[in-house]
Amino acid sequence: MDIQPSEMGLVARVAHLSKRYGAGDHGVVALDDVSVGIRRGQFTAIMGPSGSGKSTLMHIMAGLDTPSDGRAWIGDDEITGLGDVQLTRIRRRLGFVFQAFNLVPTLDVRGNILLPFELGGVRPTAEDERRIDDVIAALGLSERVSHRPHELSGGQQQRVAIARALASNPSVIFADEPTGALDTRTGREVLRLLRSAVDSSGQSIAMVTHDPVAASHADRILFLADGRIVADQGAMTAEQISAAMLRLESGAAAGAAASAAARPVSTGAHA
Ligand SMILES: Nc1ncnc2c1ncn2[C@@H]1O[C@H](COP(=O)(O)OP(=O)(O)OP(=O)(O)O)[C@@H](O)[C@H]1O
Repeated sequence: MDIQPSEMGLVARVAHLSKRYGAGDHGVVALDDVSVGIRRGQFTAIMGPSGSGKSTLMHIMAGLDTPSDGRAWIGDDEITGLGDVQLTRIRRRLGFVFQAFNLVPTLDVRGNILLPFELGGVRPTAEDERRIDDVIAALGLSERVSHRPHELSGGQQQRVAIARALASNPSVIFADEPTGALDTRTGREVLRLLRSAVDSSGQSIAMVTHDPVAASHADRILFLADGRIVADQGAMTAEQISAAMLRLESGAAAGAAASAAARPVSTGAHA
């Protein structure tokens, strides 16, 4: 019998994943035989040049898109081939933070944070309420619970999106360029909040980013180039990440990120 992803300490996993758009000469290979797992209790950054397949990988991992080939799991549940109803149920176990915040304009802060419960037809338990109050306080939103999104700054709106993602105690949070629409200082605050969710409550996070400073908050960095994972590294400084990205963008894909980081590529870590 196969070893389950959870036994490998993984909250999400893909194996031999490929994604092609279109066919023939006009076809694009967005992902090419990618196998990787997201580890429990870690902050994982997914980096790579524009068009390298980062968003496609994250969207397939999170059940928001389907692969052309290969398999994907959330926890021990294989999501490849599931229908919409089952996928929706599995996605409720996940948290999402997007560049564009994706808040509902007609709901106040508390309403937005409780939205996953509303959509799932689930009444928050006393424990859920306690956790939500703690998250609201920790994210500095206590004074804002009855404000609507248009009454908040971009940084505050992203904090609401993070609070919403944390509210349901998800097995993993998928974040796609969460600081992309924020100024530098506000972006750093958001990254510190994500980091502290990992450090204080063992949250697992997978974050797509272009920003070397954002990726320097991660425990692990996966580098993609041309739809493949070309390096799998532990924590790196922003300078090391910038150097690795420069080398990738200049086309020296395989091993480039590793040599910039002055560490061996740990391909064995791919689960
Ligand atoms: N719906 C689609 N139809 C056709 N091609 C697509 C589609 N979505 C993505 N692609 C192509 O797949 C490749 C990977 O795209 P993806 O968005 O995953 O890259 P990315 O690394 O996230 O890029 P960026 O950093 O610019 O957002 C690109 O060449 C892109 O043009």
